[in-house]
This record gives sequence, C-alpha cells and structure tokens, in this order.
Amino acid sequence: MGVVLGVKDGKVSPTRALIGTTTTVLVSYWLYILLSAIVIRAAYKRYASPLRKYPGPFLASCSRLWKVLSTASGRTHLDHIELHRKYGPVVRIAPNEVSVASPEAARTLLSAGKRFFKTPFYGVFPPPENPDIFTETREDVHAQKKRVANVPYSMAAMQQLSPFIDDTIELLARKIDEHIAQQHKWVFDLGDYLHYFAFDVLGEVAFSRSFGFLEQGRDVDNAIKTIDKSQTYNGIVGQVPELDHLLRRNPLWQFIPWLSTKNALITRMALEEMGRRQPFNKDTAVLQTGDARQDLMASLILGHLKDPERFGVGDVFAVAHGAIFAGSDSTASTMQSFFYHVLSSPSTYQSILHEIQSAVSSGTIPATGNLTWNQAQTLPYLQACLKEAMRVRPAVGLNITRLVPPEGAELDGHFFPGGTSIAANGWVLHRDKVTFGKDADEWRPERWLESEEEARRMERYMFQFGGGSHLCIGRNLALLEINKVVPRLLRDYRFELAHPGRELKANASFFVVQSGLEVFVRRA
Ligand code: HEM
Repeated sequence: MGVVLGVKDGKVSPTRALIGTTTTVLVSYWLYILLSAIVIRAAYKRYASPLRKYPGPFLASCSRLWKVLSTASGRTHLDHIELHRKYGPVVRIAPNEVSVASPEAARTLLSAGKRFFKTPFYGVFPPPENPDIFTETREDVHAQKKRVANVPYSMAAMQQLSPFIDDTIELLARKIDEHIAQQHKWVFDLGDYLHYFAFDVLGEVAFSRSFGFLEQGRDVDNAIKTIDKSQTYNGIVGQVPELDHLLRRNPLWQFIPWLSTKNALITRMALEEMGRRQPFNKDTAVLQTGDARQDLMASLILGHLKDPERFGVGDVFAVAHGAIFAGSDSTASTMQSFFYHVLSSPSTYQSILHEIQSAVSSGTIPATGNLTWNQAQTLPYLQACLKEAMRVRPAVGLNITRLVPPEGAELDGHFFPGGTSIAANGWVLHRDKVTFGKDADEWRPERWLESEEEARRMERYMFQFGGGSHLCIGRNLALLEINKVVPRLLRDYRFELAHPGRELKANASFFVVQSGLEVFVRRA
C-alpha cells in the first residue's frame, strides 16, 4: 500500500503543514518580505559596521547606491567637496568606505610600503584578461610589470621623443594659423584642439603614428567619444565591480557594438602595430618605426625580450594601449584647465605674457619655433600657473581608493579595520586650507612664488599624479608636452575667451573630461 508523502492515516503531517503555510505566506506577502529584507540588510550595514560613527549621506551608510548615483552624475568631484564641507574630514560614502579630506591621511594612504592596496574598482577597467600597470590590483605582479614599463617613461627617454612632440606642435600651430587665415573672428575651440593634440602626441609616442585628429580637425571615427563612453562605464560599474560580470564580462556584451571598444580606432591601430613588429626581435621592434626613433611600443618589446617571463607579449599590448587611455584625456584636461584659468584672469594673463615677452627679449627662450623642457623651466610664473591649474582642477575627478591592510591601520588619528575602503579625491585634498592657505578655493598662482620653503611643502601634498608605488607612470611625458606646447601658444598667439564668465563643462568619468573652451584667436 502506497503512502502519500507527509500524509499518514489521512492526516497531514506537521512538517508538510508547515511547508504549506510558509509557501502560502511567501507567495502572498513576497513584496513585504522582500522590502523588509532590504530594510533589515540596510539597517545592519548602517548600524553594525565599525564605520557607523562617521557621518555622511543616509543612503551612503546603507548602500553603494549613493556612490553609483554620484559617479553617474559626472559631478562626483564637486559632490565630494560639498560632502566634506558639510560633514567634516572623514565622511562615510558607502557602507564599507570613507572619504578622507586630509592631505596627510592621503599621503599615508598612497605611500609605497604601507600596504594599502588597490580595490577591485580598478579590475573593471579593460582588459580584464591582461591587466596593465593601471588596472593590475595584485601588488607583486604590478611591481614586476612597472619595473619594465618605467624604463621608457623616464624623463631622459622622454626627451628622446621630443621630435615627435615638436612635429605635433607644428601641426597644431598650422591648424590655428589656418583658422586665423580663414575667419579670424570665428570662435576657435581651443579645448577640442588641445584634446586632439594630446591624442596625436600619444599616437606618435606610443606607435610612431598619428591618429590624425589634428590633421582632420575632428574626432576621427568617434575614437575619443568611444573612450569616454568606456571610461564612464568603468567609473560607474567600478563602484559595484561585481556587476561587471553581468555586463561587460558577460559573453553577450560583444553583441552590443556601441558599447564595445574592440573595434575602436586606437585599439585597431595598436593591434596593427603589434602585428607589424611580430615576431618580436631587436630589429623588428625598433627599425620598423620608420626613422629608427624608439617609440614606446619598441621599448616595451625590448623590455619583453629581456624578461619574457615577467613581461609577456600581452603586457606589451596592454601597456602601450593603456597609455592612450590613461594619457590623453588627462593631459588634455590639464591643459584646458590651465588655459581656462589663465584666460579668465586678466592679471594672470598679463603677468604670464609679460614673463614670456621678457624671456624672448633676453634670449632665454627662442623668439620662434619650439621650446625645450629646460627653457620652459626658466619661466617661474608659467610654472606657478601650471601647478595652480593642477591644484584647483586636477585631471582625475573620481576618488583614488585603497583597501586597509588586514591588521587595520591608523590614518590621521582614525583607526580603520582591515578591509575598509578609503577614498581620497584630489579636488578635496587640494582645497585643504591648512595646507594651501585660507584662499585655497581661489585661483592664485602667486601662492607658489611667495616662499620656496612653502612651495616645497605644498608640493608634497599635491596628488594630481597620485602617489607611492602607483605614482603616474606617464607624468614625465605629460609634463614634457605641456611645457613645450603651452609657452609656444602663449608666445605666438593672443587668445580671448569667447564666453567670459562661462564655466567649462566638466564630466568626471575617471578623468574630468572638459569642453567649452572656445576662444577668439589672433597672431601675437
Ligand atoms: C597630466 C596628465 C596626467 C595626469 C593628471 C595623470 C594622473 C594620474 C593619476 C592621479 C594616477 C594614479 C591613479 C590611481 O592610483 O588610481 C595615474 C596613474 C597612471 N597613469 Fe597617469 N596621468 C597623466 C598622464 C599620463 C600619461 C601621459 C600616461 C601614459 C602615457 C599615464 C599613464 C598612467 C598609468 C599607466 C598609471 C598607473 C600607474 C600605477 O598604478 O602604477 N598617465 N595617473
């Protein structure tokens, strides 16, 4: 005789009755149950955490949604300034994350050897299968790769690449001259042209090839837009990195062509150059670059040939390709901020022109053609303006975030348990009044010239290039090209903002991508 499960002598067993009742309750009240679970989880995150004592937006204390929304707004750098003004030096910006405003805390956070490692945020930046120097979160692997990649980025190596930069400056000057010759009263988008310039320099430096942005005076193949879209994705999804597995790392993603960067101009060119120089050996690496100038890819191939175990073929591609992503918007944004502030302040513009004209008269800098790095260093006011631009509008707008080592750590008098994420935002750090003075919110390049000792002290708390073992690898290149192009433009042209008083449009994806730097231009 068969026994129906849970039914004995015609009676329903208590277990079965319980299952039945539970199912009925779950089905009838699933929405309430779900909402209660969310509320209980959020309350747990908010109150059970050792970070509960730190103030911040309510939403941030119980969910990462605040970070996602702030990043998606493109104004997270400004949000962080407001947050710290409202809540103080340590603000809770996610259940397990605080943002610190103190430059001293940021110095410790970024110091090499303090074992604050990169968070999974960086793992979202492509390519996940072969991380580059920026995206590699394993510190030991990162150190190995950086040892090889550092060589071609030294200032001495960069100076060798000066001819590439000089050619690109000539092209930019030709384009401005063409504009002046055609319709000098028309508005010239200096911001766009500086953007094209930064990209073309990187094409030349990395692959000995120009991307053609300056030549064509436009974003060829929407390459810049594609990069910016990809960075927007990285910035937002990086706040909840697990989501990347459902999105870009999902095999279905490749079927959404407008989201993929695989066919982007820059990636295509990098792949072509890799192909052209394979199989790798000393001759194919350097000689095929045309005039035997050793570009970045050639140096990386030579690094790979010396130590193929530690620096594989994939690393050559990842580092050369990553340089375009890391070095273009960042350098362009820095130059745009510089011109925006200089042209917005008549006294600054007058002083800088006076310095340049005096340097030409005294023969310290040439009256025509390009300047060298050393010549640009003889212009203290220009250097002060550059530092001030990187202080008030650093090119990285998102937080630089690190994990507290397992044993926990103290930062600026606060103890944080192991695994806590600590965020530092350059826009906040560079407005610290104790470090930069009561007028830290203002543009005042003179602050860098008042006392050498003070300037050295402030310099220690500048984070525009990050710090420690993750200090920007491309800073020498960026500074070299900026120091060459900026004084040349100021010497040879006179600019006037087309919309004085109008703010630049700024969208922080990882870098602060800016637009709206429109000027009237004439020859000096
Ligand atoms: C003015 C221009 C630039 C600015 C403001 C800038 C800023 C930064 C910052 C703040 C970091 C640290 C990010 C972090 O730790 O999360 C960084 C890292 C990096 N930058 Fe730059 N950068 C610039 C130009 C460049 C250029 C031209 C290149 C390459 C050609 C480059 C390549 C890199 C790489 C590979 C890293 C990762 C370094 C590491 O983690 O060891 N950057 N940059």
